[in-house]
Amino acid sequence: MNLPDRPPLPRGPYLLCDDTVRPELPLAEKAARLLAGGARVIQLRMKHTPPREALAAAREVVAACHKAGAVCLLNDRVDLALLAGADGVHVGDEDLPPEAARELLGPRKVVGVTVRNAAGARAAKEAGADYVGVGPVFGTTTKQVPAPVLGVEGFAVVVRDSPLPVVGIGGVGLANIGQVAAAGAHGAAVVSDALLAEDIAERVRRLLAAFDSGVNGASLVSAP
Ligand SMILES: Cc1ncc(COP(=O)(O)OP(=O)(O)O)c(N)n1
Ligand SMILES: Cc1nc(C(=O)O)sc1CCOP(=O)(O)O
Ligand SMILES: [Mg+2]
Repeated sequence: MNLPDRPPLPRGPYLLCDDTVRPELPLAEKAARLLAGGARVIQLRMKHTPPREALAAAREVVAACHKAGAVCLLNDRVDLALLAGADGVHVGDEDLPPEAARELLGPRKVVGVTVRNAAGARAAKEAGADYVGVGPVFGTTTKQVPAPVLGVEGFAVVVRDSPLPVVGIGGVGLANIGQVAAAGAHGAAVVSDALLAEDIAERVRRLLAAFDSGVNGASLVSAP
């Protein structure tokens, strides 16, 4: 994963600090609780936050992540990533194309791309991406996803055939993150299972442990 010029994306749980879940909690507070639990990767996902508030939040969350030694990526917003000094962005079909994100960010930032299959992952690599987000692995109500649920077996095939590290997303939580890890995923993105927990920090600690124990699980898919 650690390509020339690019910061490595730590393997393991990939926590989303999201303004669509528990909107009553400030984003900086959500980030603080995720980091207190040991989060090593945070993606700041702001779908409803007005631009000036979003810029202030991005700067605050990036600073908190870097103080904690965590990687901070911005969802969608290359402009905010640049202004806030984030480590990179994650873009999907409704966002700037990955080539444009790479052009603006340069070689020293992380670019993640949403894909649905191995062909998409090959295209993302060609476009200069560092990793791909693949989902939905399981059912989710956090977002209306225009793609079928892969299931862990279908997800494992994409992991096997992807030329880039894969972060699984969609319905991932304590009950199944070990399966995502056992499928060979580089990361497992979690939104609601962490942010809706009574004790967010404790939930993150448990997610980290569950991912690590799943890493040693038997591979779900034989070599091609
Ligand atoms: C790790 C990861 N994977 C996929 C997504 C989805 O991104 P996108 O397709 O751009 O959809 P929105 O998140 O913008 O609604 C993601 N955010 N993170
Ligand atoms: C933001 C997002 N993108 C997805 C995709 O499949 O592209 S699923 C998703 C939401 C994931 O939330 P939760 O962890 O609460 O299921
Ligand atoms: Mg997007």
